[in-house]
Amino acid sequence: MRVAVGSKNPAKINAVKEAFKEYQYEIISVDAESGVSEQPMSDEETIKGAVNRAIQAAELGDAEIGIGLEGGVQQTPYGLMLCNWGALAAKGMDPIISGGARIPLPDEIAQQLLMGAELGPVMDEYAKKQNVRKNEGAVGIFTNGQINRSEMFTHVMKLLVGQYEYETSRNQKTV
Ligand SMILES: O=P(O)(O)OP(=O)(O)OP(=O)(O)OC[C@H]1O[C@@H](n2cnc3c(O)ncnc32)[C@H](O)[C@@H]1O
Repeated sequence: MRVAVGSKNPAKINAVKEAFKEYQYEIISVDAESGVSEQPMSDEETIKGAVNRAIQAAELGDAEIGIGLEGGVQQTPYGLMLCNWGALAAKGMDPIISGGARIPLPDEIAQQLLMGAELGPVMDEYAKKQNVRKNEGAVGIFTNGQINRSEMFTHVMKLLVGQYEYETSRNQKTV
């Protein structure tokens, strides 16, 4: 069985490997398009990006399972929240989705995003580091390293794999 991840970002690929480690699946990564803006600005847009990537990853990778992981932000009365969503696309079932932990972004970061900047470069500038998005992520920086981006996506992945297992075992029982 092959699982195709719709991203070349190591923080995402490692999370997929971790979530499928009990399985003998081949994990490959392909460049899949999210079909949404570079910086998704709502849960809805971020979910759409994750689902698009999952479906396209399965096609491009000729895989039984496609995975899409997407980062974005969502405005709330408590500030601009970091949001992350995942999708799992498998033949014969609707895409499965799951959401990740969320934290509010500091005002100085939120302001830049609301003016059209992308979180990736904004975080590199803020943290004086390169490729924060491929390493600890904004979640890692703002939680003092307690939860890094890969751990956050591993949680999202476990929620996806668990729902997939539940669905497939339920279908087997009803056949
Ligand atoms: O290579 P891909 O898979 O596209 O990964 P990405 O990190 O560049 O892209 P996402 O679609 O997941 O995220 C959308 C934008 O938000 C940025 N972003 C999202 N979460 C982030 C985080 O935790 N830390 C830093 N940047 C983040 C990211 O760099 C993009 O500019």
